[in-house]
Amino acid sequence: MGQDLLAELAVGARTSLFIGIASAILAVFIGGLIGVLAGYIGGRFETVVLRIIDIVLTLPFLPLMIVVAVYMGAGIFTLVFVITLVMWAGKARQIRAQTLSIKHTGPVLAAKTMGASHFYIFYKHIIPGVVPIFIPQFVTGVNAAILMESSLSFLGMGDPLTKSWGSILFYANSRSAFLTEAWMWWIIPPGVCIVIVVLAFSLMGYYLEERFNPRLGDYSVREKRKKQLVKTKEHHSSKGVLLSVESLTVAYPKSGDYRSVVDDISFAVKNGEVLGIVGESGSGKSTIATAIIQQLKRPAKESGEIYFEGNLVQHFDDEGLRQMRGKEIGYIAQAAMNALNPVIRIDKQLQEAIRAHYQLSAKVMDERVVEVLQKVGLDEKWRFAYPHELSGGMKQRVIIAMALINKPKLVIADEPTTGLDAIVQVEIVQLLRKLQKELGISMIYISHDLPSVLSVTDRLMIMKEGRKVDEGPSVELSKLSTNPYTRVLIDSIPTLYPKKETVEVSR
Ligand SMILES: Nc1ncnc2c1ncn2[C@@H]1O[C@H](COP(=O)(O)OP(=O)(O)OP(=O)(O)O)[C@@H](O)[C@H]1O
Repeated sequence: MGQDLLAELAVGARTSLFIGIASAILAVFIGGLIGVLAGYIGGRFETVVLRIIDIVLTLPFLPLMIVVAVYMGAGIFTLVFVITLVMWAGKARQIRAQTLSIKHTGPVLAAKTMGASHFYIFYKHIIPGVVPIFIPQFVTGVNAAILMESSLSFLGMGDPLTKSWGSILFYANSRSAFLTEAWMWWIIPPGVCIVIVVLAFSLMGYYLEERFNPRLGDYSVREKRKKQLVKTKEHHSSKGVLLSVESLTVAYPKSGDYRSVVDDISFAVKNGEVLGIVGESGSGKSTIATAIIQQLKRPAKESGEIYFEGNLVQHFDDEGLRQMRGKEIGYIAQAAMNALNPVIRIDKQLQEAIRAHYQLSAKVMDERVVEVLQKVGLDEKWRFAYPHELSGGMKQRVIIAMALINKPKLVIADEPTTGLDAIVQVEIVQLLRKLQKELGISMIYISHDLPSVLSVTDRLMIMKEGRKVDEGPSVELSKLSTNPYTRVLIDSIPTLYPKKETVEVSR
């Protein structure tokens, strides 16, 4: 008795696609709901959910199916049930990760700071951010479910009364089609159908994943960003602004809540300008510096916008940030001289800073090391020394050389004279000013010591308890400011620091 294999193939398509689509919808819905709730609520609930996900992901698929099929009876709905049971956990994990990344973005932080309800945050921020990745999750889910269905049906665990591509293969196998000429008509067509559909869903899934999953580089968002960057660039470049910080707020957890350590700070640094940031210890100066280079420590929450050369740094990917740090922006961290590696020669450490961004020959790198050491007032012979052979002032000069070696456009110097004696402090301050002028770079000079800052900077921003309390051109501010806090700082100026531009750099 003959069999209409083409009709079986067509009916089989309906069953395979139904199982694939139904299982994917259920898995994405259940996984999505659990993932979003775990990511948003966090705490113990998230820990418990993550442990359950781990357990589910380690469940052996085939033995599970056999047990469930024996218990429920083989059939389409058993297949949908088992495939959903296996798939939801992976979806939940990915959607939780996406929820977490949205939960810590500026807009959500700002909404929380404004006292927005959980419903509002969910509805306005979390759901619109998460839903786009449901689409690729669904497509890749259909793909996986069709493969699972085919495998299970081929092993005889599908519905005996319904034809699917997998069950066609099962019957072909049980009637020895692999050993006769029947394989051409009985095995190849359903096999090719499975391959084509799985391949098509895979390709569609990859495309949609790239398009909608921000972690892989969102197409549309990237386009929007490009437009936004161009617009911002035009906006700032016309004013010669290199760095622009707008409404920056940084908060850290404290007593079960988040407390702002930098509160709604805005400022700009123009090309070739030196901005001083002054404030007592703990006023948030270093936090601003680390926010600019996007190296705030977890669990800091940041909101506001930071533009470097008109580009929003919060939108830079890892490579963009890496390029910015050390190449576009040189950073002299607090007490950085103590971070020099004691067992590596100075030249090697400087070359490492070059190698992070450029591929140059050993000879060219050595030339650059010599050049930069001369710039910072160190004889070239010191490049063969180890850090312990240098004095504090010399080590700090090496640190400045390291910040300058890739010719950055902006240098952030965070308390660059910490730990040095008073005379060396003056030398370092004057050296920084001289180099800044010579190289035409911009600089942010951070200090709690107003006198040292006055001699270096064009403009000053005074901070207190995370807020900006005063700002203006250094000379005017020092003479004319009526702000009581600024006046206290001005009145404490000793005479050690000479007036601007009157001291030669001693070497
Ligand atoms: N990782 C962190 N976790 C929690 N709080 C932090 C963290 N880093 C900084 N803070 C807090 O943020 C506030 C600002 O710190 P920041 O280092 O920016 O101040 P600063 O003005 O640079 O002080 P200093 O001159 O002493 O370095 C401080 O109250 C500090 O305790």
